[in-house]
Amino acid sequence: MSHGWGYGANNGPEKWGEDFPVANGPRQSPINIVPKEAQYDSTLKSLKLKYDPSNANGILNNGHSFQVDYEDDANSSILTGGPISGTYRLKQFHFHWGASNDRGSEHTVNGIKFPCELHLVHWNTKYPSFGEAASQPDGLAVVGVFLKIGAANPRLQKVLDAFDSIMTKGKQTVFANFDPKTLLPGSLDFWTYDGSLTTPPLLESVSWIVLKEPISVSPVQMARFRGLFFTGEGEAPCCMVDNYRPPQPLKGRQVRASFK
Ligand SMILES: O=C1NC(=O)[C@@H](c2ccccc2)S1
Ligand SMILES: [Zn+2]
Repeated sequence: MSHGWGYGANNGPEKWGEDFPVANGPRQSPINIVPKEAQYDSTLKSLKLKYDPSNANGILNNGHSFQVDYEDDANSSILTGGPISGTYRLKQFHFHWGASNDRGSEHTVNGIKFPCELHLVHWNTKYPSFGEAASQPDGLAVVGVFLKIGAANPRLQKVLDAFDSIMTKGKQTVFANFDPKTLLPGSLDFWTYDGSLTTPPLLESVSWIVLKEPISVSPVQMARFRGLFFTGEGEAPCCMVDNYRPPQPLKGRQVRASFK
């Protein structure tokens, strides 16, 4: 790919291996989760998410998705428990979604695609920074949450209301006082496996924690995600849709379940 990576025919997931050979590595993400093949592991601890809403620090259209960034210079918004040991700090959350409601998630369940998937990205505080952690096999932990078409989700409203200020690549605006815990479903039952970033550089540093229970999103709310643009202001507009990597080979990995 002579130009930057993206999700188009010429720079999309099928081409990423040209610049990022780890794309064909042994622990790539996402994957198709087959619940019947996941092994219940009674030693998995319950997930502990403790977030300080005041750590929210802006919302940005990064040209691939949009992300809400968090202050991560203290252990005030952290993930512990689950499959991980130690303390992981929340760095940002973002979403992946489709051009229509039949696709959009990165992980699939029994081959089923959801219209959208939320990722909460955390890094291991045994390393000095996110950048350092991202290159370590136990450096990152991402909590994935499926969004399923249903009733409008009032918890998404504050995020949706910021979209008018971040329509094009590089635009950012203030986004303060938001607790991402409000985006989580009632159950914290999860599947977990060792994987990677789902975008370049595709580093194999992620402990994936995918929640079994989806949260709801309405068709109207999904249409608003699709109103964002991959492209920058003044460029030929390209709608921000289908910003998901398809499932990758499991290559012998075990998927564990925190529930029976
Ligand atoms: O879960 C993931 N989703 C993404 O877009 C990837 C990523 C890449 C860099 C930073 C944060 C996240 S990893
Ligand atoms: Zn993601």
